[in-house]
Amino acid sequence: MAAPPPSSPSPPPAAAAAATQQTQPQPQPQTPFYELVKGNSGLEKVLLRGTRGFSAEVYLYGAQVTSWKNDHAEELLFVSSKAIFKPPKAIRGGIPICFPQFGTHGNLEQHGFARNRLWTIDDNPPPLPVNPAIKSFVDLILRPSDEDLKIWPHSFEFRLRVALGPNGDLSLTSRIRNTNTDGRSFSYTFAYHTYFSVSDISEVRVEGLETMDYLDNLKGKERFTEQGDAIVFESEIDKVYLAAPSKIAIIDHEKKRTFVLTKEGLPDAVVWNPWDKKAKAMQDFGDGEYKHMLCVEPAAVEKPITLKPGEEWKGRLALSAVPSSYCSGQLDPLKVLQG
Ligand SMILES: O=P(O)(O)OC[C@H]1O[C@H](O)[C@H](O)[C@@H](O)[C@@H]1O
Repeated sequence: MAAPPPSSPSPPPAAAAAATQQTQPQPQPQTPFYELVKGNSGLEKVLLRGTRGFSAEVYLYGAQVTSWKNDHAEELLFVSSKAIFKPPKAIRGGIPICFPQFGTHGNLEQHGFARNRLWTIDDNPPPLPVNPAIKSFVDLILRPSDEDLKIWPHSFEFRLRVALGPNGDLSLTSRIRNTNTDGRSFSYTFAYHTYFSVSDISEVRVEGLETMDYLDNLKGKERFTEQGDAIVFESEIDKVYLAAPSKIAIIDHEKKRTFVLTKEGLPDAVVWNPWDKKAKAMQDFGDGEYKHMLCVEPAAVEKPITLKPGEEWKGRLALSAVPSSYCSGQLDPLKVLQG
């Protein structure tokens, strides 16, 4: 797809229209990095189209990625068939952003408010070093409203860039800046609550978290150490792995696909599957859908991040999906994680 270099973002539609009317000869319309369309319930979403048919979708509501497809148009993220696309409910699936609080680690609503606020497109973000091969991306921004300031009394700018790489890799880069003018620092916890689509949860294993310490949310956040081999799934799981490695692999034996998740600035990794009982209790989740999803969520939970006024934090997640022929031990997980 022809596109301008990443340093010159596409003009907003109104500016582009005005330019077309005034100038002679008429400028060639730029191919934007993205397209803005109406999604479910009339909510706006951004379409990112990469080479060879790779694509992604991001709702302005929650700045939530709800689709990431490979070059065979296969959906790689899970979104529930019962997901509700209506504020104030967060969309069930894709990549919700948990900020300024993960889970119940604080006094705010579960997972904070960023996932159920309307973000806007940021057409003039501060420069961010990018791979020049990336032609399809969008920048979104969230600033607190007066109502938000009542529940979390801190001024911030949260910029999110969602980018689709030339090989179909999806990356999310968050930049959070403390813009308090009263000299106060603030602290927050954070997660990219990524829902992966899997063939069958019983066919999946996660490599990279073995021997890690974790807090078990099903046991009052008590601390344990993971034993043995890779993680497999036979019942509900809700664990916060602490100081997890920067690469984690999710191996789907049946699909012969491995997701490789690379994280920066996010020490922890949450692993969640609600299993059958909790699935039934969630109104926006199908009874049997727990079999076809797994959340692995790069996060900063155990040690909140603190920013002084003027300071900025960056947290990045990169996802790739690679074919794997793992059936009975042929794949060396270390090669996936270190290769
Ligand atoms: O239902 P939600 O608020 O979206 O939360 C869904 C899940 O998110 C995380 O993975 C937490 O660790 C779980 O405890 C929680 O149940």
